[in-house]
Amino acid sequence: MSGKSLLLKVILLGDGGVGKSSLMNRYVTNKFDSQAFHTIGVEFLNRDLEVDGRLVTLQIWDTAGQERFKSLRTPFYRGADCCLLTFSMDDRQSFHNLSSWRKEFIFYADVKEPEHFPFVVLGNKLDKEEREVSTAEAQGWCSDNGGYPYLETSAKDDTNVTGAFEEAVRQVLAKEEHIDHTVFGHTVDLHSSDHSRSMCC
Ligand SMILES: Nc1nc2c(ncn2[C@@H]2O[C@H](COP(=O)(O)OP(=O)(O)OP(=O)(O)O)[C@@H](O)[C@H]2O)c(=O)[nH]1
Ligand SMILES: [Mg+2]
Repeated sequence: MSGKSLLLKVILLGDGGVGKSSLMNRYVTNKFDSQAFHTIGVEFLNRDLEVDGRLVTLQIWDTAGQERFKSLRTPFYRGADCCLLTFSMDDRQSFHNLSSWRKEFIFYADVKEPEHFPFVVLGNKLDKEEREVSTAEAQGWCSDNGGYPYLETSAKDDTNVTGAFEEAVRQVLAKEEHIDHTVFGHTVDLHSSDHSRSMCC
């Protein structure tokens, strides 16, 4: 295992209520809140992990999906290494809106080569009985739009949550050179007592 830690920024996008904050909180704090409040602006949490022998510090940016918060979230898209496009399986509209989220990200992050940018698609709330989007349909959208990996998750049951964030890291490692992101040793303190930040313009 390399002693150098790679700092990667991943961003969660998707309609309000699909479970972006719940996925981040499940992954970083292993907690789930069935009465979660809508996010206002953006928040981020860090977690260290090891993927294929590489030590990575994942900086997860969670955004507010509601339309009225668009101007608060878009300034934080720049510099993202991976974008997790999230929908909820019990909400067909949130699946249809994936194209708009992708477009919004590409525009505000100023992605130069969208066809090479690592997107990962997450269908969340796998635990729910009622389902409005089939696996085949979601996989079809992913292959038609750039061959994105697709994972079905449940923040509630902790299904595939770790796998989703690890897949994001794998996509970045596969597609990019990382020299600029390398943090030597542990001189940058990403683990201060309050390792989360909330931001709002
Ligand atoms: N059953 C179930 N409920 C979930 C799951 N993930 C999130 N929820 C619930 O769905 C609601 C919305 O979750 P959030 O994580 O706040 O959604 P969000 O995408 O962050 O929403 P915004 O902050 O408004 O963009 C909350 O009541 C969560 O408890 C899941 O995997 N299964
Ligand atoms: Mg939220």
